[in-house]
Amino acid sequence: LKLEGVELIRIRMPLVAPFRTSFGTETTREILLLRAVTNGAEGWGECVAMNDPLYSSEYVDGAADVLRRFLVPALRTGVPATGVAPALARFKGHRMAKAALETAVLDAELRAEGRSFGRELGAVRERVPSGVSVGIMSSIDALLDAVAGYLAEGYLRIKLKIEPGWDVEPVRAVRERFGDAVLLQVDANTAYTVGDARHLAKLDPFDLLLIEQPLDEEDVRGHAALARQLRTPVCLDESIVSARAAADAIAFGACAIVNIKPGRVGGYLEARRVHDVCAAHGVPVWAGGMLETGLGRAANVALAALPGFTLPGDTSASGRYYREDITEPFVLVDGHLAVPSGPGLGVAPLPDRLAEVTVATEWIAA
Ligand SMILES: CSCC[C@@H](NC(=O)CCC(=O)O)C(=O)O
Ligand SMILES: [Mg+2]
Repeated sequence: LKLEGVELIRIRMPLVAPFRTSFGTETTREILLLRAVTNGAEGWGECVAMNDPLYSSEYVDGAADVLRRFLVPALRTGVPATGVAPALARFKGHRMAKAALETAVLDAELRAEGRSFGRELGAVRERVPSGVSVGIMSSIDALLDAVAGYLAEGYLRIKLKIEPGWDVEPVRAVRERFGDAVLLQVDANTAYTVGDARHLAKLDPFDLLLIEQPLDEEDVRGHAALARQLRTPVCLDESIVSARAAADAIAFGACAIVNIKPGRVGGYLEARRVHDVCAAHGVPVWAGGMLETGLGRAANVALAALPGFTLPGDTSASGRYYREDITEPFVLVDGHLAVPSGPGLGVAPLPDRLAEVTVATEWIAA
């Protein structure tokens, strides 16, 4: 396939409710979509970078700039999807921008060949169990109401955002209200230090599936030390930026479980390599989320259907975040989402809906 160019489409999607984490509160997602135009088909990619560099170093304006000046021009010679990462390797970092571009090229290639993302990645299931991520709330009562609502919708696993001052009590309250059978885990988004080990050990009695990224993303040694002091399994998110990082973290005993986010690791092909490394070490993985629209959601659901994804992921229904998605919405059925089976991502933006949320577009010739 010859890449003719990429259209950058910036959209603005208000969230159905503020989503608060240890690093800030999201009320509206500004998202960069990529539409790759090739001589065969067009393909879609979604950049998961947030507006501000708070989850990682990437942010929307930076992703647009690196795509415009470096990444799209680097594909001028025309490469297959498997050649995108090698062609971009000389540019350091910018994994979320690279992931969006690789995804758009891969989607175009698969649509042209009539093959689905799931089939390409090695999906073994036709539906995946859905978990839900619950933000930090203004009160324990508000939290319990939110969790009750999600359980009523059928979500099979609850993840609570935590931070110092909002951790043991919310977990205790959810356990006391909803019982021991509910699959429950927490995500600190790097908010603690290894000196908090004794405090975090107070979570051990609540039989959590895992504690996600308690420490700084670069503190592999600290996570290994913490893991030796907790009964709750340590899961890493921000730290795992590649298959190599996964192998290192596992070798150092820094994690027992891995959250896989294709944008964080540079694309779905690298995400499969992270899955393969974890599977080789018997480390369970699950699909993380970055509040994607139906485009990124479709790809994440396909990835979550790989054999090593043995824990429910943050693959929620579209309605968890958006009143109206830009694609046909993903809807929970018996706590699961169906893996799209059409060519490529299997979904595409609905033109009228996309136009409603588009705030800027820019054509970049390859
Ligand atoms: C704005 S917070 C995004 C990162 C966060 N993502 C979630 O909590 C899940 C979001 C989702 O359901 O897409 C994480 O660290 O895992
Ligand atoms: Mg996380």
